[in-house]
Amino acid sequence: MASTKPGRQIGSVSSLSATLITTRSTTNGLLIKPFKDIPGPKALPVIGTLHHYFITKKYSFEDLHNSCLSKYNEFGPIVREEFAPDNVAVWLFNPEDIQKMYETEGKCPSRRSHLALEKYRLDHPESYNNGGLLPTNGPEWMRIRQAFQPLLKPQKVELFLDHNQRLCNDFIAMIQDKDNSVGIPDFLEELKKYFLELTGLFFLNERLEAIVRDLDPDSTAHRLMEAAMNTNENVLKTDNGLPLWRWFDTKAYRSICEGQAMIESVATEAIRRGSFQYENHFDKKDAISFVADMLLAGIDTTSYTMSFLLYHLSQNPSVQDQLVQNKFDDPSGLKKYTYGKWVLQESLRLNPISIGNARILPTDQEFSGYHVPAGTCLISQNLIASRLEQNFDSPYEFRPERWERSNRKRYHPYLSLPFGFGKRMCIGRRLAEQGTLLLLNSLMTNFRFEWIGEGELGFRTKLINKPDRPLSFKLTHLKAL
Ligand code: HEM
Repeated sequence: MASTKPGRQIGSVSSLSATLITTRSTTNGLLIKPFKDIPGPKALPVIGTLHHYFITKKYSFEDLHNSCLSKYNEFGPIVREEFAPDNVAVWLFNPEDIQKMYETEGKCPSRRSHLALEKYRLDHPESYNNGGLLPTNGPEWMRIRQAFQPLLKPQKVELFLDHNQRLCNDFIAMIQDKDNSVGIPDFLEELKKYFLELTGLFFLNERLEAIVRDLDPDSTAHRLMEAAMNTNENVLKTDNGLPLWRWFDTKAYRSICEGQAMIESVATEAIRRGSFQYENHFDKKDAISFVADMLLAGIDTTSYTMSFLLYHLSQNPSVQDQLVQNKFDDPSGLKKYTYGKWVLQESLRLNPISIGNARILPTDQEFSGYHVPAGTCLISQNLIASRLEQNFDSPYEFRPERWERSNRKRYHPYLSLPFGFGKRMCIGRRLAEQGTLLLLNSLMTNFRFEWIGEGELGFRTKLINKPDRPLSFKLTHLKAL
């Protein structure tokens, strides 16, 4: 089971916390305050705080990070929000509380997300055993996670290095083929092709023919990209708010069903052809949900990450120079690509694809002096915390060097956790890192990136944080400089 330690050894505090709660006092001798006293936006009967999102528009699910920042400014480092009477969340901004969230997550860490996706899959028992990795909790999550984990272990991903480099070469050839004299109107569309091809080749051992100049909108590759994006973008809409989709065929639920039906058909067909080798690992239904999960989670996460990274580079030409100096010719050079790794880490600090991570608290605990009962949904606020002056010096400056071994000690190890942490951290992390870093090296070996888009690149929360405008770059070939 993968579990990367974020910088330093963590000791368990759960027994200590339990004692503290029974004696009702914190380590500094203060009384533990009751759950209901945690500050937060006013909730109304039945609709909770939803009026702030849909009527007063004080908050927005799409502009989630700014909404979270204004809650932090108004209420402080711990905020309680009652979305609906049975849906109470606690937002954690303090790194110590975030650390405690992970330390007390239990044997089978649980999240509350992808609920409509779970419904779709449970409504189709002929194809699925469960809702898949993303929404499933408890022992069934543990069973599938343990079955799938070996397929993504670091040694397995490393064996894919040469194949991955060939995809990078194809991608560079496709970009060179384009008329770059006026720039590329939306580089995100190109990046998605590469990451879809990578996901397809890694898991299905076959090319999806996505890395082509003008991708046919009716091609399987194009339809897969659309299906993944439509599913991802409707997950947040169905997870938050009143769950009308449980009874009615709402527009958002229909999009998820259509997207899933498309992805499922590709997964089922690939399994029928024998492209996905699962033999002793699990049964055919587990295989369908695993392939579907990988196609769903592997494209937008990585291409949005690469989008923000390239944007930061376009704003920091000296970092591009440094990457050229650190370039490698053989993919095995990735191991020593330290500067490239800092660049990725710094980009993910400023622009992680999620505002934070969620856990359902398995036992009563104390956070920031408040009692929080078991069953509460905790949401760590890593994005906001990583942009606060008190946590990172000059937080809005893009400085890869802060991740140099001696510098990183200054930062709390639970502040920037873009892949999550613990038993439930991102299963695709190694593949994502390899795919982005190899592509970064190939792009920097060939091109100089210049931003020609309008204004500054921001993002909207569509479950994951998506660039808020077309990714317009001018690419100049290094040979032409
Ligand atoms: C840069 C790219 C990526 C980032 C930043 C990212 C980030 C994350 C995060 C934050 C989580 C939640 C972790 C937690 O709760 O502790 C997660 C879960 C997950 N990710 Fe990724 N991810 C990326 C790429 C990928 C890729 C390429 C795949 C698959 C091909 C993938 C598959 C998954 C799956 C299936 C889960 C759910 C795991 C579980 O619940 O057991 N991700 N990812």
